[in-house]
Amino acid sequence: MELLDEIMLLHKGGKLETTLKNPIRTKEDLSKVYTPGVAEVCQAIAQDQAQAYELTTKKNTVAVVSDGTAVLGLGDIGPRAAMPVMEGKAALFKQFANVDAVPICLDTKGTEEIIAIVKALAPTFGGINLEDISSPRCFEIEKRLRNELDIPVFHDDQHGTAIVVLAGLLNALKVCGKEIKDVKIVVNGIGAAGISVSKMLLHAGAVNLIGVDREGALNRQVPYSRTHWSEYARMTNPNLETGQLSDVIKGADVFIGVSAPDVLKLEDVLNMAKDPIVFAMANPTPEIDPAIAAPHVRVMATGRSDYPNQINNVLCFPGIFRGALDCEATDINDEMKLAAAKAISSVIDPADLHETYIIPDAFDPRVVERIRIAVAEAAFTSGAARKNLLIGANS
Ligand SMILES: NC(=O)c1ccc[n+]([C@@H]2O[C@H](COP(=O)([O-])OP(=O)(O)OC[C@H]3O[C@@H](n4cnc5c(N)ncnc54)[C@H](O)[C@@H]3O)[C@@H](O)[C@H]2O)c1
Ligand SMILES: O=C(O)C[C@H](O)C(=O)O
Ligand SMILES: [Mg+2]
Repeated sequence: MELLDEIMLLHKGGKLETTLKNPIRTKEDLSKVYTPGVAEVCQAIAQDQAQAYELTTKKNTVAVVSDGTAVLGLGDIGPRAAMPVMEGKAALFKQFANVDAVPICLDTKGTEEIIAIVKALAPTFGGINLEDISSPRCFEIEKRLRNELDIPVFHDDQHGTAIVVLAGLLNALKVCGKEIKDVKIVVNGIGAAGISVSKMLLHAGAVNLIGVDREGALNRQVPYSRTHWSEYARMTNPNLETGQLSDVIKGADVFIGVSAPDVLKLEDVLNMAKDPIVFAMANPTPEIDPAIAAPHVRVMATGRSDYPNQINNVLCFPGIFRGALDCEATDINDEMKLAAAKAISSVIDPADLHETYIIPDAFDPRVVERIRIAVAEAAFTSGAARKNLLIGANS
C-alpha cells in the first residue's frame, strides 16, 4: 500500500516539465529569443532547411508516439491511460542519453490517420519512436513512415526488443556453451515484438525457431487470414511442429515470451532441454514467475528491473536514438540495429559472463556510449548518416 502511494505521488502532475536553456529576464532577452530577433533565425531556416538541425530543438528531440492499443501487456487501454508509459519513455530518453523526448498519445486507431499525423509532426523532430501500437497495424504504420520521412522512425516494441533479446541471447548461449544455429527456440506471442525478435534471431543464424500464439504453433501448412502470420510461418518452424505451447516447448533450449502473464507452466520448463534459457518478457507480469522458474533453468531473464537480467528495450532506445541524432541519420536500418545488439552484448567482458549477468544494467554508462558509436558508424558506412560523427565531417 505504501509503495503504491509512493508511485502515485511520483506521478502527480506527470513526470516531465519544460525547462529553458537561457533565462528570459529582460526586455532585451525577450527581443532576442522572441520577436523581433527570432525572425532572422526563421529566415535562415527558410533559406536552408538543413539549418533546422542547428537552430532548433529538432537536433536533439524525439517524439514518442502511441495510440494506446498495446500498452505494456495491458492491452488496448486507450491514449490517456498510455500517457504514464510514454512520459516514462521520455524520462528514460533524457536520463540515459540526454535526448529530449515528447510523449504524444493519439486518439485514433486509424492506420492512415496515424501516418498522416506523424508525417505532419515530423518537421519538429529528429526522430520518431513509435510505442505500444498493436500489431498488425504497427507494421504498415512503421513501414510507410520509414519510406515517407527523412528522419529515423523506429517501432521500439519491435526493434528495440529484438536488439536487446539478441544481445542477451548471444551472451546466455555462451554461458550454456550452445550455439544459436543448433538450438531450438520457441517464441510465444507473435505480435509486434515476437515477429521482430524472430526475424532478428533468424538473421543472426537461428534455424529451428517456432512461433506460438493463442491458437498454437504457427505452421506454413495452415492458411492464416493475417498475412503477416503466413509470411512468418514460411520463415519458421522447419520441422512443421504442431500443437500448443506445452507441446512445442518439449526439448526447446530457449523460451522467449512476449505475450501475456503466466502462460508458461513449471511443467513446460521441466520439459525443456538441458540448461534451458527462459526470457519471460511480458510486462508488467512475465509469462512465468521467475521465483518459480529460476531454480529449474540455467538462465532466467524478465523485462522487469526488480530481477537480475532485465531484457528490456530501455537498454536500446536511448542509445540507438543518441547515435542516430548525433549523425543526423535519415533512418535506423538493419545494419544499425545489428550494430546496436553487438554493442550491448559487448559491454559484458566474457570473463564476467554469468547466469545472472548476461545483459548489462540499464544504468551502466558504457551501454549508451557503445551503442551511440556503433550505430553512428554503421549509419555512416550504410549511407544513412548526414554527418560522420567520428570525424565530424558531412557525408
Ligand atoms: N521486455 C521488453 O522490452 C518488451 C518489449 C516489447 C514488448 N514486451 C511485452 O511483450 C508483450 C507483447 O507486446 P507487443 O507489443 O508485441 O504486443 P502485440 O499486441 O503486438 O502482440 C501480442 C501478441 O501476443 C499474443 N498473445 C496474447 N496472449 C497470448 C497467449 N496466452 N499465448 C500466446 N500468445 C498470446 C497476441 O495474440 C499477440 O499476437 C507485452 O506484454 C509487452 O509488455 C516486452
Ligand atoms: O515499456 C517497457 O518496459 C518495455 C516495452 O516497451 C513494453 O511495451 O513492455
Ligand atoms: Mg512498449
